[in-house]
Amino acid sequence: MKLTPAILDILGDAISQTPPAYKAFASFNPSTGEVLAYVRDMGAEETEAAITSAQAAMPEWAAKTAKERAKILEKWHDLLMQNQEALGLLVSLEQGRAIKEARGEVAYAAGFIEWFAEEGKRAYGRTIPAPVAGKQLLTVQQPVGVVGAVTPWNFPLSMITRKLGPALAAGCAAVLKPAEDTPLSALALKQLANRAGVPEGLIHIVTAASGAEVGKVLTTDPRIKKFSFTGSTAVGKTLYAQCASTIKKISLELGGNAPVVVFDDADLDIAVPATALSKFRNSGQTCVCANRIFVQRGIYDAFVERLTAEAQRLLLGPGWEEGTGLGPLINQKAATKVTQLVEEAVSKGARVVLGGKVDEAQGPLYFPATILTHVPREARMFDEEIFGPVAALYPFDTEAEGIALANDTPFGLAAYAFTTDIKRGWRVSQAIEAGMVGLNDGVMSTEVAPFGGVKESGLGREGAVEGLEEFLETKFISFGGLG
Ligand SMILES: NC(=O)c1ccc[n+]([C@@H]2O[C@H](COP(=O)([O-])OP(=O)(O)OC[C@H]3O[C@@H](n4cnc5c(N)ncnc54)[C@H](O)[C@@H]3O)[C@@H](O)[C@H]2O)c1
Ligand SMILES: O=C[C@H](O)CS(=O)(=O)O
Repeated sequence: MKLTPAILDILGDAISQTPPAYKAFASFNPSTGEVLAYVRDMGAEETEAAITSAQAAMPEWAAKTAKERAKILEKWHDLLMQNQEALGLLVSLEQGRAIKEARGEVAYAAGFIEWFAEEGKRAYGRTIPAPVAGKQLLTVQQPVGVVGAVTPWNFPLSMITRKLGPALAAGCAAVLKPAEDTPLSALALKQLANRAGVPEGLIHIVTAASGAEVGKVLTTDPRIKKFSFTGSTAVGKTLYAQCASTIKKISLELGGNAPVVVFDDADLDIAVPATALSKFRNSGQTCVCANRIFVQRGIYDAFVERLTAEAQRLLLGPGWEEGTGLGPLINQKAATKVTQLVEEAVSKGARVVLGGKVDEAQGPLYFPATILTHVPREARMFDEEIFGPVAALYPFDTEAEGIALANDTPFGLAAYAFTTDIKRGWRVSQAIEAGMVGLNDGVMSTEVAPFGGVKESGLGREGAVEGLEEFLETKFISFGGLG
């Protein structure tokens, strides 16, 4: 399956379909292993030039009114939705996502642009009653400056617009390095942004086969005033430290280890499909996927049976085929990690109820929906993100035990609880250590609500009102001599 004419029309000269003369790397189709296209392999020099260009472009953009910026962002949103089929297929080809989900990724990404086009008009300051006569006190909101950003492969459009939407709405310019697995999706976003009227030079997509060199510039160049990262906690810690030398404003959207706590009194007609959706969405490759599923003992067997039936309905196949429910994992490193986690859990007593190993007949990246029971606490997958379609189930007895198990992790991004007892629901949602709690809900993500984690899952929030604040600085003005 190749890039279609509609996709090539969007990408234009940002890519090459044959090995180019310039330094380049390939983007692969995980469903087939084929090369999709080649993109520039950039480094420190290109990144520094991009920052120079962004810094030059920002003043004119910041001088526009929020309403003028909103008009251009609204046009960008419209172009994304008008190209939803082509962009959805591109995401499916480049990231392996099941096509029906990939179309949703386009709409999710466009939603951030639409939301922040509006929010940019609400960057309110305020006046403050002065404590002494002859003064007026007020605050104004100003764009933080040139933004540096680094994003992951698993949501190749929305993790970018979740940053560029508020950055541009606030009046900033940006230099962004996408993941090496999904550079085409990032370039397509920029191409359409420029067609919508975002000035050349305001957004730079710096594609690179390895992130370290580009990341070092984005985290240490003093001209970058805000650094925003989405990715693993391990890399986030490295970048956080690198930002210290210039005291950059920073946002970190990092790894998760989401618990699901299903109580005896749960409505299984809600809990089972919601857990399946959370677990198997994007083939289990989301930061908010159910990673540890705790089921109260009284319903454990019934829950295992019903979740297994849900998982069996997920057809494993190439992302672009309409019937596909589970696409391939992103690359061999991912498939090897998931395989090792399952084998290690089984070696410690876990039982495979469904799936459990790569479907070699389809290819090395095709990992089927997998259900594991009797997973021991000491299994690696209790403490590590599985990042694959593997449901690990653990029984528990009391509410206190369920909460303690849920919180037994240094991560705190998403968590889920299922109960029909409203008081229990409120108690548990307050006690669980996470930035986001789904109460009888398996998919929370929306541009209108704040997304982010606590503990080692990150700093700051994206989306919602909070998302714009990450790209603004509050200036306090004390107006004296008015007596
Ligand atoms: N919290 C969230 O909103 C969120 C969203 C999506 C993914 N994630 C997390 O991201 C991880 C999966 O994505 P991934 O595999 O792309 O993560 P990753 O951390 O390996 O890579 C993320 C990005 O960082 C770059 N990178 C890697 N090493 C770098 C370095 N030394 N300097 C600069 N850049 C570097 C990569 O090239 C990529 O662009 C998971 O842990 C997942 O939970 C979190
Ligand atoms: O993987 C991380 C994404 O943020 C998942 S979500 O679609 O935003 O929930």
